[in-house]
Amino acid sequence: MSGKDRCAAPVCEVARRGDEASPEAETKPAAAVPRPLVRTTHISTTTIKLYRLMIFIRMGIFMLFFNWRITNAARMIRSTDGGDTSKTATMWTLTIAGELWFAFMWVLDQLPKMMPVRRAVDAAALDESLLPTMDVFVTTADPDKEPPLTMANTVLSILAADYPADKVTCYVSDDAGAQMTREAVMEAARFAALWVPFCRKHGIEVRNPEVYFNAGSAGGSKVRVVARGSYKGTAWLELVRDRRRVQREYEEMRLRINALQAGDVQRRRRSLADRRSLQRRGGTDEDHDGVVQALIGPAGHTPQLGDIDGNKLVDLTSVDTRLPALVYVCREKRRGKAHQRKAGAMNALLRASAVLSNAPFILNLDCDHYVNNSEALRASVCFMIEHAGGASEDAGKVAFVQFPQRFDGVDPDDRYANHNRIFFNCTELGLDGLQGPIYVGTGCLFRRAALYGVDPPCWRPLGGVAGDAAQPAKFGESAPFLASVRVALNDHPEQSQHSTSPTLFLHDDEHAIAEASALVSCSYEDKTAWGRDIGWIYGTVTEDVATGFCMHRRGWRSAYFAAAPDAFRGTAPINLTERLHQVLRWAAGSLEIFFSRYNALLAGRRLHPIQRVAYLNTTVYPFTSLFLLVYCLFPAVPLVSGDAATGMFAVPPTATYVAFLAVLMLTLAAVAVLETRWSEITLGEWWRNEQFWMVSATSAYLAAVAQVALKVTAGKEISFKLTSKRHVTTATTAGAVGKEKDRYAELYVVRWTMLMVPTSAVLAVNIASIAARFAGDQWWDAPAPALGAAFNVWVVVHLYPFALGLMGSRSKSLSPILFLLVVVAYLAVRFLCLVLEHLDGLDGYLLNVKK
Ligand SMILES: O=c1ccn([C@@H]2O[C@H](COP(=O)(O)OP(=O)(O)O[C@H]3O[C@H](CO)[C@@H](O)[C@H](O)[C@H]3O)[C@@H](O)[C@H]2O)c(=O)[nH]1
Ligand SMILES: [Mn+2]
Repeated sequence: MSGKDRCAAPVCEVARRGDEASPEAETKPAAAVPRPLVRTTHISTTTIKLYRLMIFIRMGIFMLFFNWRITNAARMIRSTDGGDTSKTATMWTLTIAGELWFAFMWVLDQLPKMMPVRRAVDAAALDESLLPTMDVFVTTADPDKEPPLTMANTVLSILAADYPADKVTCYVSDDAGAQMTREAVMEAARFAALWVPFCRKHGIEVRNPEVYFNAGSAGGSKVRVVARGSYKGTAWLELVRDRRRVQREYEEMRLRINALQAGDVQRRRRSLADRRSLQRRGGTDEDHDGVVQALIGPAGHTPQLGDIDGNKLVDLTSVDTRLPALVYVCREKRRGKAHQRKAGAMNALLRASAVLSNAPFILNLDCDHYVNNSEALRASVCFMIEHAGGASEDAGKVAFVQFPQRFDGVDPDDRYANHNRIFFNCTELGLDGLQGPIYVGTGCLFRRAALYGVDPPCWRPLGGVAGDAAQPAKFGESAPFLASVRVALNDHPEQSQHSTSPTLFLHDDEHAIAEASALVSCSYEDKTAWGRDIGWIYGTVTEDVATGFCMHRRGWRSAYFAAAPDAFRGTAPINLTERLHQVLRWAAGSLEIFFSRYNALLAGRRLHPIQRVAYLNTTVYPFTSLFLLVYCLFPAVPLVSGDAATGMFAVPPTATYVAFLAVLMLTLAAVAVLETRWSEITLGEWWRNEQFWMVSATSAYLAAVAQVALKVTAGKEISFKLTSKRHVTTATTAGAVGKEKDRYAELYVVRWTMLMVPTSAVLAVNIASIAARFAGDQWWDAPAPALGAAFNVWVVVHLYPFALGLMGSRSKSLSPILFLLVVVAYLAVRFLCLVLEHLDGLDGYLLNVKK
């Protein structure tokens, strides 16, 4: 089924990516006979050298600064007389501690970025017959927040991906146990029989039908419809005809799935009145039986050309019509029994798939993350297997290959930094140059053996067979499962032919399905090592970071590949409330890891030193909120006490201090500019990240610290609040303008949450402080008015996106409102000052009256 019979080779630039991405990178002389599958180039341009230098310079300046600051503070404290000494000492200690923390976090953040690499993959050099089998896991948990149509499209994009049909098995995990989800997967399975051959016949790109059919419409993501120029003869006309027919079929499927959803809402409304009907439906999302059902059986090994009668819609006589296998899995859940959220679902899939297909590699996708580049599966495998001796140097050591998360439907300004450019375009590239990127939950190919908690080959005792590890005490009692584990651990997919052996057990249908069902029961993991040393890790809502960490700690490495076009794409929350809750979950999960046995400081020697720094960084960053909040609320002190001399800049800044501040700011800017240069992101994107850092640090991070404090002290568990996924493309017939408006409607919805309180307070205090500086003349007598005002402005510009968020749709006509607000704030403060000024007089007046 490979590229042979495709009329056009439309989009995959995987092979060419490296050359165009880093023109300045050193080009090594062409290797001898076997073409390497993956080429790794250290980005070593002048920019990156300057960048590294600048980081060291700034670290040096920090040292000088703190040296000066501490000696200075000591002198001040000594020179303070009497009872004030302890007050002065406390103030100085707190200030310097805060500054030290900020500097420390900056260093933790920058260190892992200093040795970035880029990867280029030559998927064409891959020997077709050596392609290993692959299991794809898709998780969905709530049909309301995660539309079944989105999930169905993801499944279709996987089934249609460019990979031998007999070597892929797709598993859909339905954590809600919803009839509707199951039926939606069935609909997808039915439509796949037409969609997949259609994609193969015409080399369709993107293979997510919803995205493909809406590619031309307004605001659609940058999807390229196959260009006419690449077609010879009649194929183009045929595509147009086929496309129309397939689209009609798709529309029908879409309507059916949406009808399912509408019907379900009604059913549930009724069932609220009648509890028994709820039970008849097979339980609730927190309490239901386990189900494993093969919806599409395994494909044969020989291509099956379509026949003319078989499908009257499209002529498939020249196309292989085989489909990858598709399995619906719903693990058993019982009330009062911890289900361990996504990690629990993934582990259930890991076991069920072991007795059904037992592929050596597992691709993990969230239900909204579809395959955007049909070559993505092939490309990811290139990092894992060795190829005729000419492999990527450490293919055997790679536990997982992470792809960046890219999103559709984010507003053009990316107001809430959904794209996370710094993380995906800088940090992960840098980590790839060390021990490998951090696992971020989706778009990641795993080595099954690594998930079973064994050491990488290079750390195994000589001659030691990893297969010994398959003990019932760790893996549970199922004999067929243990047998499959032994196979997985002894198999060396990167070296031998074994890996190409297709599904192991799937042909023995009924028996295998029964066994798989037993493996997804909720008591299977009792008294085993699941979630602790095996599989996805429990005990944190960011199971991804912890799971990747466990592998790095054992000495595995990982790889990062930013394919072009993007390998996978998903949706992101563009509503402020939704986004803050997502950031809160990440921050809380990170702190959970910090306070667990997965703390990076406790890891052994196999963890790369800078990798340790990176993990430390990803697990302590929420603490920043404590310092930041104090700093940002400081301007309130003089406002409340009416005493300008108690403010943050109470001590007149010396020339040295101002000079230090200036140099620190300048070097910060220099590092930022150099960083955006080598990573090819824009300064605007960098700035968005900065802004959103302050927004989340004053809101979500703070809440995370509180949640984790409650967990550590009172054992209160942290919940996994699912992120809502919207339909990215809306196939309405409205005009382009109307569509544009609808598309980002979510952005302007204001839903108040407690998380917004501290940030609002910070914003109000700093605006008021600015206004006060203009209003009351006495404020200018404060020791450092200009510095204070600059600080206020600095805070306010950071919180600008947050202010927009609070204003909802009014933010579209913002400037007049903002102006009005400033005027109102000014008048309010002016009035307050007036009242305060005359209070003394008033007191006297009142006294006189009394007399
Ligand atoms: O009990 C649960 C909860 C979640 N999920 C699935 O987990 C995925 C991630 O949920 P989402 O709300 O989309 O999380 P994001 O905010 O997008 O999450 C990022 O960060 C999470 C960790 O906090 C990772 O689990 C995700 O994979 C990663 O995309 C979805 O497919 C869910 O269906 C389950 O299967 N069972
Ligand atoms: Mn998501």
